[in-house]
Amino acid sequence: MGLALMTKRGVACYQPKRDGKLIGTLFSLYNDPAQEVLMEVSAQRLTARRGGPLRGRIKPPGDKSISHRALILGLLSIGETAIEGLLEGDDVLHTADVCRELGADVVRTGEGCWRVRGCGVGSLLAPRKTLDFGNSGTGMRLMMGVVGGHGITASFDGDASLRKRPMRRILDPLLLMGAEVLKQAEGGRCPLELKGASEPIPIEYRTPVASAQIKSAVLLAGLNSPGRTVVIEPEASRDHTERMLKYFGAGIEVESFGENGRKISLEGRPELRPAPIAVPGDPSSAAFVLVAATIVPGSDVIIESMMMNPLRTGLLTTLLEMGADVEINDRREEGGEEVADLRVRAAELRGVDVPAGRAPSMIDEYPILAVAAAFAHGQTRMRGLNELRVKESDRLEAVAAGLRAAGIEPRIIGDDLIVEGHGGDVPGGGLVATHLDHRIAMSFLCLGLASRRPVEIDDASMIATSFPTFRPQMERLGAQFA
Ligand SMILES: O=C(O)C1=C[C@@H](OP(=O)(O)O)[C@@H](O)[C@H](O)C1
Ligand SMILES: C=C(OP(=O)(O)O)C(=O)O
Repeated sequence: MGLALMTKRGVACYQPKRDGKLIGTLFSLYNDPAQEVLMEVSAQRLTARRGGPLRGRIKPPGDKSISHRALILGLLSIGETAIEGLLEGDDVLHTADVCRELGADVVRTGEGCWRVRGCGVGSLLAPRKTLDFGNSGTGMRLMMGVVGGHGITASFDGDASLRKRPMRRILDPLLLMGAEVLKQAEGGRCPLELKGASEPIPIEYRTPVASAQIKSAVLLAGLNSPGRTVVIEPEASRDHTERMLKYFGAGIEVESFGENGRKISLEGRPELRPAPIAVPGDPSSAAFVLVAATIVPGSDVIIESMMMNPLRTGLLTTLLEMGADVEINDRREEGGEEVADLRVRAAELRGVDVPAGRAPSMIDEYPILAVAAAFAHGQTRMRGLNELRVKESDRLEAVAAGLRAAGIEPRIIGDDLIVEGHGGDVPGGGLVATHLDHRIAMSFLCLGLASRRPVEIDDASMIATSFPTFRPQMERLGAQFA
């Protein structure tokens, strides 16, 4: 999204860059040559306040994980992949740009409708510029896998949040496959430069944590390997890469491994055949509506076409245990995933103990679950949240600080977050620091819709990474933001 400003010296046309800075071109009134100017933009503060009940229907945006993968598999197929319902959030738009840089023809043909004409496994172009992923861990890590398995060299970078996130977890297996790291920031972080292996060595890799990003990076690198790549995960993480690879014709087998794990085996060098993709509604975005409708008294909302993949529905399971009033209607298949319409009515919640084993199926939903826990009667303990420390922010600390700002006293013991619920009566009233993290921003806006006093967040701009229509869609249900 651009911005044009009339200044004393001319018209400045700005494009967003990283961290609240805009880079722009000044078209001078005085015939000077156009010049690049940098401008600090004040963060977008936003306040949520309690109003009437939330009512109506809402269709969550396309799933972010599937949107990234649809573009990437489009790049790796020969022919045209048609995508409907693509999430047009900043994270995914960065992935689309990177696919273009690696040789794909990527065109938007209508709202959420995109066409990707790919180059095929083994035939990517070397990028001419740094691959910029903005705020997106998924985009960067999956593309590191793609580049790591192709004989091309690429530089990877992102915003201040992404520059703090660990990339060694991706580099480790890629090095085993023959890739080389030419440059890296301290601790294997970006900006980094990676030289991919032109003939990646097939490996068997055990992921050290349940992470779909690590698993996917290894599988995507393995696509161009002359043998069989195997990934073993201790606990099953979201399986969109495996499902989509199969759908595009790759030879891939998934077996259970141990109690909750999986073993995935992929035959290298398949010819991926493009196939049409309909992206289902993102349960991680629907999560905000689900909790807001539960905690705002009198609410009655229908969430349409939410993806019900069991590796993504941990929040729904937990809210039902807490006493949420959610009817699951019209379960059906759309685009290879099960979806359903959810009717959510306001309800009194009770605190629960959330087992660590559930974390992979709701990893991005803990900030909003913590908000639900603040409105519950009794204690909620969320166990095993170590991975929250390496998301867009340290989410464990950011959630605890946000709750404190809103008058709740959480505790962090080891990797567990403990919230003593205030029933329906949460004080609110603070200013919440969002640390370039969209999920922190949306979670505390939802808290402010039901707390006694309004809640202000310091920056709403990052919401555009995953749920660009959050504000207007929530306002249509009756949410009060200013
Ligand atoms: O593969 C994916 O699309 C994602 C995997 C998860 O990360 P991890 O793999 O680090 O758990 C999740 O937090 C992220 O939002 C999306
Ligand atoms: C962790 C998230 O995304 P990513 O890792 O892609 O930045 C998220 O969307 O909550």
